[in-house]
Amino acid sequence: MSDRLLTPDELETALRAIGAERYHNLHPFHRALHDGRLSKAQVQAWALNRYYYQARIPAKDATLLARLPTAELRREWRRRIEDHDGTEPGTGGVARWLRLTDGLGLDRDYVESLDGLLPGTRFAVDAYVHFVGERSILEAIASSLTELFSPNIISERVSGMLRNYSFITEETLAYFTPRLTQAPRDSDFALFYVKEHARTVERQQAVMDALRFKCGVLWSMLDALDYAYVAPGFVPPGAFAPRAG
Ligand SMILES: O=C(O)c1cc(C(=O)O)c2c(n1)C(=O)C(=O)c1cc(C(=O)O)[nH]c1-2
Repeated sequence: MSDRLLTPDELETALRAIGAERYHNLHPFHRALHDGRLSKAQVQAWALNRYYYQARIPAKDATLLARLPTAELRREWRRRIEDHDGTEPGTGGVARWLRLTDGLGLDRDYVESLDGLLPGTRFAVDAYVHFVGERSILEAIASSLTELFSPNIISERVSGMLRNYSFITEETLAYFTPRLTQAPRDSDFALFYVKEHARTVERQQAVMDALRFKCGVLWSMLDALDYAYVAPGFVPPGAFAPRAG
């Protein structure tokens, strides 16, 4: 690891290298999801667990919003909450995610109850929300930078899933379409902020560690799914069991 001060552009290059090495597009569960190697029940397990991530993202952003020092920053950040929660009932990313779980045949009350969640999903997502509440604002903003890499994985996921699963339609995957414009807008801002504010070696290292941490959150969510629903296939007691869902 470099311990000299990087220029802002070198910092960006280093951050992109972290994504190239650690982003969850490289996880075997993701490859299997895109390549059509999962059963419908395994895709249901993915959507049900990922619901918790989607549902907690606005809480994560609200936690950060409350800590931001200027109206300008808060205006920028509050848009994220509107993107996820919508501006009226039935709109926004979380509601669109529920249309995906509906389309997969999962009961909405069951999904929203979180009863079927894997413990690993809960711990990973909660760790992200806590990180954003407890670390510096710079680290909290940097932890959102995985979104620099999400448009690629989203395009790959949507085309792969449409091609490979008869039970998936464009409508089921409608969650992802707005993300293709929202994620670059959000990550451009976060990247600009981080490049402006990480001007010491320590701050640059903290920013890189925050991105590594976040890659670990996403990775461990897929580890939990893989262990429970692919191999060895030990579903934790009480978690979504394909026939009970
Ligand atoms: O589909 C994906 O692979 C993916 C990845 C990420 C990410 O990299 O954190 C996000 C999302 N989707 C997403 O839909 C989303 O709303 C989102 C918010 C955030 C964040 O950290 O604030 N990441 C992501």
